Amino acid sequence: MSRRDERRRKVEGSFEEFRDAVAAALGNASRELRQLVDERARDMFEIMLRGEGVDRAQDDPVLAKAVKKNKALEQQLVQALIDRVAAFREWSEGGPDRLAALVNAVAPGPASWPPEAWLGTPGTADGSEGVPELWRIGTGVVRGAPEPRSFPVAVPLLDHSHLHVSSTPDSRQAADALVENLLLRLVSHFQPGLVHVHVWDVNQLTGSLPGLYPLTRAGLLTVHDPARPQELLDELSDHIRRVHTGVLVEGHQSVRSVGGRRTEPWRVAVLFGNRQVLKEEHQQQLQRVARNGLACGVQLIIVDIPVTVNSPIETVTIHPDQTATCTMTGKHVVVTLDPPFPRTAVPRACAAIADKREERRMRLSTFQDLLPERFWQESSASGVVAPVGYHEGEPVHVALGDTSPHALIGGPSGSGKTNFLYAMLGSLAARYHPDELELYLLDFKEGVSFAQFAPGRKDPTWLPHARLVGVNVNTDREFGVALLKFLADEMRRRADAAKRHEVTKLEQLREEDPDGRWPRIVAVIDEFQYLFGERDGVTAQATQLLEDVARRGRSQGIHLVLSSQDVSGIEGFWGKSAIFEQFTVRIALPKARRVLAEPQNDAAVELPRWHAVVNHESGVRPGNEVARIPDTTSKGTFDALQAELHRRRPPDLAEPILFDGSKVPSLQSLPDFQSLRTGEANPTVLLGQVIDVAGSAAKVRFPRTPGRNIAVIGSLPEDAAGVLGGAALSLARQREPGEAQFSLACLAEDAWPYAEKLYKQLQNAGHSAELFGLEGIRALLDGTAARLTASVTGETGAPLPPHYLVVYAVDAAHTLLENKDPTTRTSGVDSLRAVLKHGPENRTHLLGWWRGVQRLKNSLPPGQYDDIGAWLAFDVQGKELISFGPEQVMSWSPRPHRCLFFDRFEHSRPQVVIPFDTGEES
Ligand SMILES: Nc1ncnc2c1ncn2[C@@H]1O[C@H](COP(=O)(O)OP(=O)(O)OP(=O)(O)O)[C@@H](O)[C@H]1O
Repeated sequence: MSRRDERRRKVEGSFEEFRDAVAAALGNASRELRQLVDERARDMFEIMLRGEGVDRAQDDPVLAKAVKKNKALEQQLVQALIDRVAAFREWSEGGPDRLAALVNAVAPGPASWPPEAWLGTPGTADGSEGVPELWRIGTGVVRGAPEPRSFPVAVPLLDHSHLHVSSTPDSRQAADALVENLLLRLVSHFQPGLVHVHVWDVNQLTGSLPGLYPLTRAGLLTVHDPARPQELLDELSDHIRRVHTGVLVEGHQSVRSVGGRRTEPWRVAVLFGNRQVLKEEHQQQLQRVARNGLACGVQLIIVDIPVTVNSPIETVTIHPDQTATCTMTGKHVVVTLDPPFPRTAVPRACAAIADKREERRMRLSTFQDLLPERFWQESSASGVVAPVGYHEGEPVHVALGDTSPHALIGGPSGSGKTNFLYAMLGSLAARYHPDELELYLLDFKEGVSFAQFAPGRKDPTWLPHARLVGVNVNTDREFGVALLKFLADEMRRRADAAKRHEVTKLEQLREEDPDGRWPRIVAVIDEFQYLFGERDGVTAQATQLLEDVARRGRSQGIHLVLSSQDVSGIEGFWGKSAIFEQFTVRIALPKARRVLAEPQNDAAVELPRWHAVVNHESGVRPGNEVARIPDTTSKGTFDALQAELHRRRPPDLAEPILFDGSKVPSLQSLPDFQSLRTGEANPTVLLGQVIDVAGSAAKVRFPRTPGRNIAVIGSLPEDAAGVLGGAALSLARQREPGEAQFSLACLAEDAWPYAEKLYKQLQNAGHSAELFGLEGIRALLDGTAARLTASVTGETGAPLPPHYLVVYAVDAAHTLLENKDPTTRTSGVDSLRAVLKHGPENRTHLLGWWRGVQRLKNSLPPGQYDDIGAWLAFDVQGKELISFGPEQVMSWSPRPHRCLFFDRFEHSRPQVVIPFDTGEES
C-alpha cells in the first residue's frame, strides 16, 4: 500500500470516528430535546387544564387528538377531572341549595318569588318588619362546575346599594327587561305609595318601561324629560336635603334606622343612557346623589351610563349572547336573567297598585291613623319624631332633635292650632314612654284647652307624660317665666351631669349613664305672645330665659314649642335673632303670618282648612310639606288615647302639677303646709302660693330678730284674710296647743266673718286664742307693749311665750289709738310702734292688714319702715311701694287676687303671690 493510500485510509478512519462521535452526540441531543418537548407539552397542558378548565381541553379538537396520542396527557386529564370533582364537592353537595335558601330567607315574597305568586296583588309591607336584603334577577351556574346546578341570583337594593347595568346594543332589551322586573318586584312588595319610580331615558320621552305606565296616574311613576336630566337630579337632591333636615334627626344615619313603619317613601330613579358619559355637571350631581342618596331612601338604577360612584353599587353586565355576569356573584358565574314577566300581567298589576294607592290617598285619615300599632316602643335618645297629619295618604312628620330643636306654630284664631298641638302631643305620647318624654304644657288662652291633660272632675285621667299643666294663666305671665326658669335650671342640671361624664350632649349622657333618667322635655306654650305682652320686668326676664333655653336647650334635650295666633307682633321674639334662629321647625296653619319665610314663602295663604305647612328648614319654601291634620278634639280621639295611656302609666308616676290661674290654692293641701311640724324654734309663716313650677308657698321665717312683722296692704278684706289666715294657721301648726298666744283683732266690719272663722279654726285646733273688736285693741296693744318693755328692761325674769297678734284693718283704729293716756302720756300708736319694734326679738310678731300704703306709713315712725320686714301688697300701684322695696316694685300693676310680696331679709326682687283658701272652720 502506498503511503498515499495509507494516509487516505487514516483520514477516512478519523472521519469515520468523527462521524460516529457526532452521531452519538446528535442522538443524545435529540433524545433530550424530545424529552424536553414532552415535558413542556405536559406543562402547557397542565396550565391549560388548570387555567381554562378541563371542559375546554376536552372541547378543543387539537388537544383532544394530542390526548388521544399521548398517554401522559391522558393521565393528566384524568387527574384534573378527579381534582375538579374533589374541589367542587362541597359546593356541588350543598352550595346551590344553601344559596337558594338564603335568597328565600332574605328576599321573601315579590323580592324573589316567581311572578305567578304575587304579580297583580298590591303589597302590604310597610317596612316595619324589615326590608328584603336581596332582589332576584335570574339564575346562575358556576362556569366549569362538574355538574352545573343552577341557583338564584339576587342583588342588594334599597338602602344598601345602587345598581349599574351595562349592556350592548344586542342585549339592551334584556337590560330593559331586567330593570322592569326589578321595579315590579319593588313596587309590588310594599304598600302602594312606599316606592316612587322616576325614569329618565336619554333617548326617548316615552317608550321605556311601557308596562309600568299605569303607575303614573297614581303619581308612583314619573317620566322625566330626556332633554333635562337636571330636573330629575334637582328633585332627588332636594329630597335628600329635606329628609336630612326633617326625618333624620341627629344620630340617625339613615331613614332605615329611624325604625318602625317606613316614614319616607323610597325614590327609585332609573337613568337609561346610550353608553356615552353625561355632561360634567350632571355627572357630578349624579355622584352626589349616589353618595348621599341611600341613607335617604334614594336608589339609583343606572343603565348604560359610564359613571364611577363613591358608594355601594352592584354591577350587572349583559353580554351580546344575553347571558350576564354581576359583581354579586363574580366572573365565574354565568347569570341567565329572568325572562320578562308576562306582557299582559304587568300593566294589570301596575293598574292594581295605582288603584290601591288612589284608594289610600283618598282615604280620610283619622287621629287613630297617627298612632303606632304598639305604644311606647321608640327611644328619644337622639330626638323625637311623630306623624301629625297626612299628605295624599302618607304621613307627614314633625321632628324635634339636636338639629331641629324648637318649633314655632302660627295661625289665626280658629285655624286649628290647638287641634294641631293635640295631634302632635298625642302622636308623640303614643310613641315614647313617659321615661323617654316629658311634657310641660302652658296655655295662655282664655279657654282651658290644656286642662284635658290634667286630672279633672269630669275626666279623672291624665296624660302620663305631662309633668306640668298650666291653664287660665293669661294674667299670670310670671308663670311663663317660672316655666322657662325651671327649664333653664333643668338645662344646667343636665349640662353639669354631662360635664361630670365628660360629654356634651344628652344622647351621649344617656349612653354614659344608662341607669339615669334623662327624658327629652317638650315644653309647649300656647298663645305665648302674652308672655311678651308688656314692656316690663316679666318680659325682660322671659326674653332672657327664652334666649338661654332656645340656644342651649337643644343639646340637653329640651325643646320648646311656641304657638301663637299672631307671631308677627312679638318684638321680644323677632328682635332677637339669637332666639328665633333656633326655631327651625315652623308650622303654619291657614293664613298664618310670618311663621314661614315671607314674602318668598306664602304657602300658608292658600292653605285649605284643617291643613298645615310643616317646615323643618326655618320656613324657606323648599322645606314646605303640606299636611292634612285630622280632627283630634272630638270625642273618641285624644281623650280615648289619654285614657288608654293613663291605664298603662307606671304605677309610681305622680300626677302632673296643675297650675290653674282661676283656682284659689288650698292651704291644707299644699305640701309646704303639710310638712310643717311643731317644735320649730324659728317658725315658718306661709302667706300664699308663689308662681313657680313646684307650686311652693311664699314664706317668711320668724327668728327672734327685729323687723319680723308682716304687713298686708290692700282694700279687700277677702284678699287680706287669705294671707293672714294662712299665716296664722301655719304658725299654729308649728306650736303645741297652749304653747303660743293668738290675739286676733278685727277693726273693720267687713272683715268680721274672716276674723271669726280664723278664731274658731285656732280654737278648734286647741290653741289659746282671743278675738277683740275696736274696743279691745288699745288694751291689747298697751298691754303687749308693757310686757315687752318689762322684758326688754329685764323686769320680768322668764322669757315671754310666743305671741302672735293678727290685726284686721289696723288703720281703722288710728284715730282711736292716737289718744294719749293721761297718766303715761303715751298713745296707742306709740304702743303699736313699740310692739312692732321690740316684739320680734321677744317672739311677739304682728301680722297686720292696712287698707293703704299711707295708712301703713301712719302706723310707723315717720320715715322709718324697718320694723315691717315683709309685706304683701294687693291693689296698690307699684310706685306707691317704692319706699318699702327695691326698684322692681315700680313695675307692679295690680290684678285681682294677686299680690306683690317682698321680704327685705330674704329677697332681692319681689314675687307675685296668690292668697290661700284657708278652708273650713273645723
Ligand atoms: N283638623 C281639623 N279637623 C276638624 N276640625 C278641626 C280641625 N282643626 C280644628 N278643628 C276645629 O276647629 C275649631 C277651632 O280649632 P282650634 O281650637 O284648634 O283652633 P285655634 O287655632 O287653637 O283657635 P283659637 O286660637 O281660637 O283657640 C275647633 O272646634 C276644632 O275642633
